[in-house]
Amino acid sequence: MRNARQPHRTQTYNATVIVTIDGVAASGKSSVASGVARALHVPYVSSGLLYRAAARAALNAGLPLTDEAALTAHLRAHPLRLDARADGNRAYQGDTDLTPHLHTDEVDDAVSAVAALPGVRAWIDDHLRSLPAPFVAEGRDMGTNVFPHATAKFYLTASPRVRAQRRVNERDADIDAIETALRERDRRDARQSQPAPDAHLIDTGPLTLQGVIDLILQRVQAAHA
Ligand SMILES: Nc1ncnc2c1ncn2[C@@H]1O[C@H](COP(=O)(O)OP(=O)(O)OP(=O)(O)O)[C@@H](O)[C@H]1O
Ligand SMILES: Nc1ccn([C@@H]2O[C@H](COP(=O)(O)O)[C@@H](O)[C@H]2O)c(=O)n1
Repeated sequence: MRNARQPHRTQTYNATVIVTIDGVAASGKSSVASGVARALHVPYVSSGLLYRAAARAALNAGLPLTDEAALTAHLRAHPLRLDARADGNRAYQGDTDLTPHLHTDEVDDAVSAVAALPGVRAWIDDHLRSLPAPFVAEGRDMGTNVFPHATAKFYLTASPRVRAQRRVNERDADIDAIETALRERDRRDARQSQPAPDAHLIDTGPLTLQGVIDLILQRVQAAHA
């Protein structure tokens, strides 16, 4: 058992520790998960990057985004691979690094349709569960479906307007268009985006990025006290 006076940064986490951070689009999952993972000296796993890679692969192959049989066959024949590190994730298909092409409006528009396919979700879930713990996993259903026995679970929220304000600096689009797109993605993702009953809900609107990270680290430490 950890000495309660030992700060988290020297804490060594056993191989079973998984922290999940779920939330809606642009709620801060990737930035928060990366900061928490760095502080805990463990990798962070971006499930969203795998779904984006699946959508990119479908677009590249010219496959219909709703053709589950074709998409799952394509993933089996040309598997994706997530390289999960504390400083960031990269998604590969074979030797091709898809990462630079995954945060685009085209992928944003395509990914929810691909993510709605049970066969694609099952393929990605299997890949995620094959990754060696400990890690911080972020997405929509990490704490509900993929890692229901996670050590600590968090669910991030913020208003669509706040999330659009945060995203406007990253995309060449006006804030109203970004907010509309976020609301639409929230609607399309609703099925897999419900918080786990045992997740800590965090409204990130009033908090800085570091404030959210610190709050999560305090709660992870408490779970190990
Ligand atoms: N609490 C916060 N306060 C201010 N800015 C934040 C906060 N959390 C995240 N951000 C910023 O908001 C932007 C979106 O964050 P991030 O990309 O981590 O969200 P996300 O939930 O992973 O998005 P997506 O679901 O689209 O992948 C980033 O520029 C990030 O630095
Ligand atoms: N666990 C997850 C993660 C993501 N998705 C789908 O992927 C899209 C992109 O995710 P980001 O975290 O990069 O925004 C997201 O909009 C979902 O459609 C998912 O279904 N489950």
